Amino acid sequence: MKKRLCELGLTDDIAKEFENFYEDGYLGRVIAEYKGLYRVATEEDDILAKVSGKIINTAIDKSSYPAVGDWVVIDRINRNTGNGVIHEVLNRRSAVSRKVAGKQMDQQIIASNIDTIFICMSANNDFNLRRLERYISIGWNSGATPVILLTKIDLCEDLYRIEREIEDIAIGIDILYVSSFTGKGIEEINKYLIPGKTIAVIGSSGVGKSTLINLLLGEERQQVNNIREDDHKGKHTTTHRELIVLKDKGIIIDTPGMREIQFLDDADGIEDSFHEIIDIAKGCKFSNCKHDKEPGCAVKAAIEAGTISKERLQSYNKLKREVSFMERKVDRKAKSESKKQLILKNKKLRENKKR
Ligand SMILES: Nc1nc2c(ncn2[C@@H]2O[C@H](COP(=O)(O)OP(=O)(O)OP(=O)(O)O)[C@@H](O)[C@H]2O)c(=O)[nH]1
Ligand SMILES: [Zn+2]
Repeated sequence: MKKRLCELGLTDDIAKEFENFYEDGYLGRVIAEYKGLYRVATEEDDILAKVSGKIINTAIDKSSYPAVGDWVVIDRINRNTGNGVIHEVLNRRSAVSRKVAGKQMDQQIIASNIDTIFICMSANNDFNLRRLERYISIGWNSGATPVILLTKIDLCEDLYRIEREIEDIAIGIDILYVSSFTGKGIEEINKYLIPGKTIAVIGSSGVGKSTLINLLLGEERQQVNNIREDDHKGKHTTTHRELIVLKDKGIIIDTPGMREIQFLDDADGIEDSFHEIIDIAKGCKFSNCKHDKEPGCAVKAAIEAGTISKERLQSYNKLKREVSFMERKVDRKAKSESKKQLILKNKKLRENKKR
């Protein structure tokens, strides 16, 4: 088998499937996704590519389009620009997907052909068993093997308690305890970094994913990750690679989608975590009560009566804001709408500054 493709994670199985498409082009792996454009690594080089008309015309939903990690059949159309067309997406051996809010519920593939999923959760105050459970189910559903990475253990005073809690819900899953600050547990992680094997990293914002990935990649990250390339206007832009091949250490997938996955997932989880507030809010005068200055607010009354704490309402509101922010982010229509508002807001800010 070809050397570079093997480094990219090619297996006999995929090579065999590709034999059916031999005449349609080269074999490659999607390493980054931009708006409607994909970066595909092939045996020879990396090619920017669009999808073929056939893929567009036969797409059932978003999941029919290529995603980072996919093996694809790609053909070069223009020798000079090097741009290509993706004709075929080979069967996914595993995939992390999420539901996307839109006109109808749509499936979007965040990353595919993953062997191991590192579920990162920090061992400090952010530790949340229920969220961890949800991540684990994402992990198992993907078809890859989940591994729990408990991060920031230098900040945890009662690791023993957390260990006991996790062991109850994480049956059959390896648990690693790490600190990127002290370097504890990093050696254990290296055991999972195997040439040709693909690892995806998921976890909430701030749990230390970037710090950890940077540590694993060492010097390589800057070199491997940032590539300069020409956009269509001939201007140089620096873009981000989402699938990174490490020397002798396998492949790491670190897509923005992986980072955002938790929010949409938490949308269902808010109700669980704040059920007492939701129960009380049923007594508010207005069904869309924000529990702020509205009259007849049962939640405010409960705070005054001392039934629930002010802090609890604050964290509830914060989480709700985050979720609606993420939902706006994925809903394309709403997205462009908020963008317009953002531009307006910035414009106003600038005008105010001038005064
Ligand atoms: N005490 C401690 N702090 C850490 C550790 N690892 C990361 N941090 C800190 O935690 C904060 C968040 O770390 P990041 O690596 O940016 O977290 P992230 O998960 O990549 O966050 P997003 O990019 O928002 O998804 C930073 O201030 C880090 O310095 C650790 O092992 N111990
Ligand atoms: Zn209210």
